[in-house]
This record gives sequence, structure tokens and C-alpha cells, in this order.
Amino acid sequence: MKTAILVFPGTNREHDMAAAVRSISGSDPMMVWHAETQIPDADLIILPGGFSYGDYLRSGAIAARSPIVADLLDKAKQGVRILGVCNGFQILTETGILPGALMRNAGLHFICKEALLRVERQDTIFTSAYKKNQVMRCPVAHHDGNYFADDETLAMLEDDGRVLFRYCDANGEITKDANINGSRNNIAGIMNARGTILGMMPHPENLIEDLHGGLDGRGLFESLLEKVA
Ligand SMILES: NC(=O)CC[C@H](N)C(=O)O
Repeated sequence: MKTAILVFPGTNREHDMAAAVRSISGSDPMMVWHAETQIPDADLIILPGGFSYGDYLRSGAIAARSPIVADLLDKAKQGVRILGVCNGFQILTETGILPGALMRNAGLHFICKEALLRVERQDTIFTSAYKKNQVMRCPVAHHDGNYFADDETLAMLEDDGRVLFRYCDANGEITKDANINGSRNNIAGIMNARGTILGMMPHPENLIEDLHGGLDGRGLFESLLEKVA
């Protein structure tokens, strides 16, 4: 399994992501600078978190106009697996690869804490190592994580089962209180219609070792990458 991690000016989670890929697959990912025009041959492309271009204009908006994005759009059409986390999710919505937008958190504050997520489906390439309705812990760190989509888009995402993660309480209930940032329908992560691209605000790469305080994020990478024997 070959993995490429895209890096933009202001990206800051690329090494966390590389460590997660290395820990679970045993091989080093390729790091690809945004000014390149070609993503090397890869089975998985990751857009990590951070503050590309200082979040100026809108989070991810300037990164979405980077030279590398033309090839990212091609690879998305070809069905290459793509994972966007946090700023990576914001870039995926700004390129139009995923629908909707990440708005300022409803409480207008940066949120840096551990959230609880309910895994909505098990039968996807991103979640096969989890159980359906499993409640997982996952760190979040963002100010623009408030997922918005219009009614029609939201209904389409729900009808097609494209919501993979929702903010929930300890019992797995989808409540208003558990909705840390005001996202519509408590959405924390969605995929494309074909099931090859996932965007999510929480950071599974930051909960994969005992030293992180838990292993709940590993399942996402184990689902996507071959397990180390
Ligand atoms: N950790 C991150 O990727 C931060 C995402 C984004 N720039 C925000 O704060 O909303």
C-alpha cells in the first residue's frame, strides 16, 4: 500500500499522519508539496490537518487553488482512496470533492478536546475495523468545524448513508449537547457517493498509541491500510 500525504503552507499535522501510516502499515508515506503538479502513484492520498495559508479567506479556500489540486481532482475521479482530516476535510469541501462547508464553530471558540463519535457504518473501506454504532474517542482541534449543507444535500447524504461519524454522548445518543461545534445532524465525517473519499474533522491519527492515551483512532488506519503482521 503506497500512501501520499499532501503538504500545504501552514499544514501542521503531516508528521502525526506519517507516524500513523508508518505505525500501522510499516511503510513510510511520500510527502508531496502543494506546488507539485503530479501526485506520485499512490493507493491512498491523505490531506492532513493544520492551518493552510493561515486560514485566511476561509479555512482551506486558498489551498484548494494550489497547483497539486488539479491532479487531486483527477485522482478523485479515478477512484483513488482519499482521506482528509480537519483542514484536509475543509480543503476537500473547498475543492468541491465533498459537498457542504465547514463554518465557524457555533460557540465561536477554538475547540481543543476529546470528542465522542458514533461510527455509523461498518461496511466501508474507512470503518471496517470498527463495529456499527461503536462509540469511539477522538481528539478535535478546530475553529471551523461546524458542518453545513443545505436541506437537499443533507437529505441526500443521509439517504445514501454517507455520514460515517457523528458527535454523540457516552451512550451513543446523538444529542444537541454532544454536538460540540453545531454541525448539522451532528456530522463529524462524510464520504463521497462512491465510498472512496472520507472527510472528517476529528483527528484519529492522534489516538493510535498508548502514549496518546488510547488506541481508538487505529481502526480507521487499520481499515484503510494492510495490518502489520
Ligand atoms: N487542526 C486543524 O486541522 C485545524 C483546522 C482549521 N484550520 C480550523 O481551525 O478550523
